[in-house]
Amino acid sequence: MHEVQHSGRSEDREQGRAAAVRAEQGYVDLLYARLDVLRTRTSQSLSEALGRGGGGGYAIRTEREAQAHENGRRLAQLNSVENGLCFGRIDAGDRGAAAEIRYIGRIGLRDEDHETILIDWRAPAARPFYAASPSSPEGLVRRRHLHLRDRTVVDIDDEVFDLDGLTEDDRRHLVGEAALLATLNRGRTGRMGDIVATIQAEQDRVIRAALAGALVVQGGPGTGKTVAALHRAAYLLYTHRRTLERRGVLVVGPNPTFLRYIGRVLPSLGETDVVVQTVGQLYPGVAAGTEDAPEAAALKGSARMAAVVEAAVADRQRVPEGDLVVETDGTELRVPHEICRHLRDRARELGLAHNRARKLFATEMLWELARAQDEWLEASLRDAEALLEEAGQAGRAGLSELEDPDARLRSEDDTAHARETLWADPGVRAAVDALWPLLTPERLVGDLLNDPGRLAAAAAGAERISAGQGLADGEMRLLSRPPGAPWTVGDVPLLDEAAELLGTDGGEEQDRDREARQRREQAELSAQDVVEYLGTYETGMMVDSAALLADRQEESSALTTADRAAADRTWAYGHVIVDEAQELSEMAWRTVMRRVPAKSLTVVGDLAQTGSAAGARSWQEVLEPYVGDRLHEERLLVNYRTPAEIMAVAADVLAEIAPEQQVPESVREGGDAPRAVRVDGAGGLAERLAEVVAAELAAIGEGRVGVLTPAARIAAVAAALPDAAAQADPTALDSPVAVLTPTQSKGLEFDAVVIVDPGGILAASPSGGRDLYVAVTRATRRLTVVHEGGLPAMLSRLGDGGPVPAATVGDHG
Ligand SMILES: Nc1ncnc2c1ncn2[C@@H]1O[C@H](COP(=O)(O)OP(=O)(O)OP(=O)(O)O)[C@@H](O)[C@H]1O
Repeated sequence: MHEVQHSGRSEDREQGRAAAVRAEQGYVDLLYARLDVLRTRTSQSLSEALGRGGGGGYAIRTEREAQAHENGRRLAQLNSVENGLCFGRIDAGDRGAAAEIRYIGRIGLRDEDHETILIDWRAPAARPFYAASPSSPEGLVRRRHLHLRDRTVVDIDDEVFDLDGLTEDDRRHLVGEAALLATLNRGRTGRMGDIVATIQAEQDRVIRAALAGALVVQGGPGTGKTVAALHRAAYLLYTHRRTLERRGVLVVGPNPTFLRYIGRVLPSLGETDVVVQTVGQLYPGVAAGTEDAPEAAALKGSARMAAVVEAAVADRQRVPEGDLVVETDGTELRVPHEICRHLRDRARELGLAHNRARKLFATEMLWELARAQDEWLEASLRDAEALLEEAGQAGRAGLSELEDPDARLRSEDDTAHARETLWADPGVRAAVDALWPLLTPERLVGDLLNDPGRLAAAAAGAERISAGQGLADGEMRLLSRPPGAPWTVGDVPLLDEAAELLGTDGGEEQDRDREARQRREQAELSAQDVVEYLGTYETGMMVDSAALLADRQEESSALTTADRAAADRTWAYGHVIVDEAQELSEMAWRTVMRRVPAKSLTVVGDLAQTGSAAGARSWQEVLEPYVGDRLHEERLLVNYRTPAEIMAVAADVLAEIAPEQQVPESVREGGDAPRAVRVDGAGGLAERLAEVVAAELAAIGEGRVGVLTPAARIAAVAAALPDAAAQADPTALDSPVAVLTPTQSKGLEFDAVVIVDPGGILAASPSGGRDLYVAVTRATRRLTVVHEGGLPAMLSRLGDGGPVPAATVGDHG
């Protein structure tokens, strides 16, 4: 694409620009006026729906709730588009004919006559705005970007594909300034923004790819994988709203800080009904934040653990050493060992989940116990008869049945009743539980990891299920942990695996209570959202509090799809997006894939950034078992984050750690030269670091500094920077300076990055080189490496303590 320079005097040019801006302002005013009208109307409809109270029959109430829900959603959407409502215009048409002008914005708008006045960026008609290029202009003569501050047009930006297609007047009014670069040069706020105005053609292909199958987006750092994936979610919800509103969309990200970083993008696009979770949150009711040590994480993430969990379940389905002997009412009931084995095998053969199969096992075992009781009773009665006979009192009423030696003493009903009585006996229940207990996933996995005996039994069982799936002694030690230890991220897929194998025993009161509690919590949360957005545009409706609204929602179960999906482990999403997907272990993939039976997925990541020992080395290898050949890969090759000078340093690191991977080409260059600062002696680091960070803050003005250092040095570095946010807490990004490990910084970006102790990062784990690559590529403007002793060889481009000249990307020298 080329930018058009003005001919003529600069005065003319300014006048032309001013006239064009005025003309666009007129149109933009019309759009906002329309938006205001729609807001008022929607707000009134919502007031009416909520104000009508809870009366009426079920159908009326349900309809009213649905209306309120729809109006609420629409109002939230109308409110979310206030900033930058319209950002583009395309002029299409054949040479000579008048151009057809379309305006592109965050939502679609029609006027009172139902004429389209603004096209939603996701609509097919908006596509040329993103896809047009000089070699393939898609019928456009011009693409115009509109820059708005609040409701005022402050600038416009033109790219012309067919100069001859413009009128003389239009040509005089052309203005050129790269919209993209203007956006990229802005200081960072700690929260990712949307890019609807500047989506690039290669990203547009990703965003608008078909819903079915698995789309893999492989791209180097800063190529817009995350931002494109989020826009894709918004696009899919717009294009396939009927399916996806019902089934929901799940976005999986690496950690809570990252989720907070990206948390504003979808709401700013008017989409609030998407579930966004880390792997540690995928199992409802457990919020795992702690990571295992790398070796344990690798083992827990390995697919071998599926066999271990399976064997752990099988190990809870037992046969007694000898006969089963149960004491009840002073009587000893006995079920022979062989029968116990037979009952267990039969229950297993059903192929049901453990807790369901338990019902059958328990029922049959009670029959056996009741039979044993019958036999004991009969024996007792016969003994009594013999005694009576001896005493010459045979034929007494009530014992006449004994005249037929084969007659049953007790009817079927008696036996059924006996089973109930037996089941009520704690001794009997304990005996059944010991052989086939009702288990929760938490108990199964907890017992497995806390109890070396159980772990050894499961390991042996896994080896029997499939040779090579067992665990060596050292591996068992890696997995063992004290009772009461918090759940780790690596435990979550184990819990999910266990839940799959255990199932529920159906109709448990506990389940119902838990569900009701979760529903209530979710209702309150979503009601809070409603109250928040009504805060701005409320029109005098009666909303006392989130609790009141929650009551209403709960009553009508008008929970959003996202609320219900997030609370339900067995929910089948319509589409799942996995970000930083290279970090997911085999076990985590099993969990994710259970959430999306239709296997409609967007998987974004960068194999060169894999830090986790359990993570991916090849997309084919990871995904093929689930999606077969329904796998489509797109590559993003342009880096929108990191300037060329810093990417040259990253390229050196990449050449060492993953020479087969391509360095993305930076869209920007000419930034500040990256530098190394050497510190010496005790106390040197603390003193110099504070200076370095202060200098970086001064250099970037408004913006964020990320100080990235190995885990072992976090405390010392934080002590040297008392004003910095130094926890991997999601709010760390609100602070001008955040101290993080490279792993915690994955997916994030900062105006200035200060890497402290690069040698320590390299030495901290087997994937230290990849972590250093991640750290270097977090910078949008400036990079400083603070080191003691020599610089690692792969950073030698930085010299040893002084600023270095800029170099071109791809030069690995
Ligand atoms: N078309 C675009 N217009 C404006 N900004 C963009 C565009 N594409 C990407 N960016 C910006 O570039 C930066 C990097 O994008 P993003 O975080 O999505 O990259 P990524 O590929 O996920 O990176 P990483 O692998 O390092 O996590 C973000 O600030 C994003 O907003």
